[in-house]
Amino acid sequence: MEEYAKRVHDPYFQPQIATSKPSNDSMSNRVWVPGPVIVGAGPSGLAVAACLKNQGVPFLILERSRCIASLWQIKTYDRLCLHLPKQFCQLPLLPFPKDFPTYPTKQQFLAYLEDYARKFDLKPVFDTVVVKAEYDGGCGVWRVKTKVVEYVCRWVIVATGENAEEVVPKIEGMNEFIGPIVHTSLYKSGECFENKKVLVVGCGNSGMEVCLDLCNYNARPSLVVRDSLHVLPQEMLGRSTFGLSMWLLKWFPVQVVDRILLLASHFMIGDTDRLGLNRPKIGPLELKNISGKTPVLDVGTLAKIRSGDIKVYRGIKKLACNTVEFVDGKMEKFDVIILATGYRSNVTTWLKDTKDLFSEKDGFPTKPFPEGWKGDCGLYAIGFTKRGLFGTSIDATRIAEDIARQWTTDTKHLKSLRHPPL
Ligand SMILES: Cc1cc2nc3c(=O)[nH]c(=O)nc-3n(C[C@H](O)[C@H](O)[C@H](O)COP(=O)(O)OP(=O)(O)OC[C@H]3O[C@@H](n4cnc5c(N)ncnc54)[C@H](O)[C@@H]3O)c2cc1C
Ligand SMILES: NC(=O)C1=CN([C@@H]2O[C@H](COP(=O)(O)OP(=O)(O)OC[C@H]3O[C@@H](n4cnc5c(N)ncnc54)[C@H](OP(=O)(O)O)[C@@H]3O)[C@@H](O)[C@H]2O)C=CC1
Ligand SMILES: O=C(O)C(=O)Cc1c[nH]c2ccccc12
Repeated sequence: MEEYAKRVHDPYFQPQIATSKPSNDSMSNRVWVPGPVIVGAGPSGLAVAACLKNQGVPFLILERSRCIASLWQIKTYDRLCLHLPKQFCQLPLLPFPKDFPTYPTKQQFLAYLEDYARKFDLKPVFDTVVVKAEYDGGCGVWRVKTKVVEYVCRWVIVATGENAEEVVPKIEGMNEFIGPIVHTSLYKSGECFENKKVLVVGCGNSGMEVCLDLCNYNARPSLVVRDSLHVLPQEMLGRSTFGLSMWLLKWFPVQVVDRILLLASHFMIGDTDRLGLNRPKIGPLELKNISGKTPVLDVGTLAKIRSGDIKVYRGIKKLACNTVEFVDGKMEKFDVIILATGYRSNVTTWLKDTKDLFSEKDGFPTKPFPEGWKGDCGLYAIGFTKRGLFGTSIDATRIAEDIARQWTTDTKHLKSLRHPPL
């Protein structure tokens, strides 16, 4: 069995590699993969695959849906644009086209990703859910199981994302509410909500932008804000707030940069506490570092709250037939509820041997950024930095270099075994 483990990454050994879904439905399918198996074909899976290709390391990408970047293709709303400038969102080895705007639209970002996959000839195996991955210590290999095939490999790269599953909170009376209750992952636009009273639960970037979209389609949105949050203007002094923050962080400690950001925000958007959006005690960048909570970048929602087009409520107590009771005792009728309650990782549901890389609690790396990309026994994580696509690019380069080093050493070793020096 030791021999198996070695042959898995032997470049001269041609194993049966699945490039499409196997027709045979029996579980006897076992496929050797000479390089890493990458789980997930979102931006992270594609980025690390491109970097591996660049280093000459083969790989196999497994994707549960039928397309690349399924989060962006299927689960996002129409008006979505990247909210950080394009230079912070491009993947390694291929810059965005020059004619793209500073904040590319969802369609432009998707076109870029399609182009990326084409350029690096990345062909994921679609419609393939990884249901289990475990380390076989005896053979020194990973066994990555889908419903019909077991892939055996030396390296596993987890690229299933921070947003793999929707968070749907349990709210008292949820079953009694007669109107639709939908998660933002199903929301496309406010078109079908004209004149409807819509309650948006959660005020991250999704909840805030969905409220604005609803206003633009003449719906009547209200927003549930249960906790404190930072709202920052998307741009300051003609520069992106994110870009400005990165630049300031080169010179000043995070607390000082936070003070500058808060001062400028106060000057530009006023006191958000007065709108029912209380600021946390910790500054926006420090909070992002500590907890991963992303500051909301305002794209016009605050003005609608200020004008009274969007009402703010503190928290939901319970739902009934067509009413919502809030924690402060207020009652209000609503036609629809949209849950902008975010996402979670699904790693703990299928990765049976986390090798201490991932926490059993939330399926995120146990070590904070910039650690947390490499575990033991050939396990890697990409796209779990809570730093968006910027974090993905950093992970991709590191992982590909690390695996390429092992790949080259092993290949040299195998060659010398085959052709012993005279
Ligand atoms: C609405 C929205 C807007 C965003 N905007 C920005 C932005 O402007 N800038 C930014 O930097 N970040 C943004 N993000 C963060 C987002 O996480 C990244 O843009 C990016 O999608 C992360 O890529 P990923 O490949 O790590 O994860 P994903 O894009 O989620 O891809 C993971 C892939 O893994 C697949 N998968 C999951 N489980 C399995 C399994 N068990 N087996 C097989 N396949 C599986 C999924 O189907 C998916 O295709 C946004 C997120 C959302 C939700
Ligand atoms: N490019 C862009 O323009 C956009 C980017 N994004 C990104 O996508 C990712 C996901 O964002 P998003 O979907 O907004 O998710 P988030 O996790 O960022 O936000 C979820 C919100 O829901 C609240 N919440 C959760 N459960 C409840 C509940 N039971 N009652 C009331 N409130 C609740 C949370 O509050 P609490 O803090 O109290 O837990 C939080 O404010 C983020 O990284 C975000 O930056 C999203 C949209 C647009
Ligand atoms: O989109 C996200 O959630 C990200 O993690 C990227 C991001 C958006 N705004 C930020 C502010 C500080 C650090 C990262 C981000």
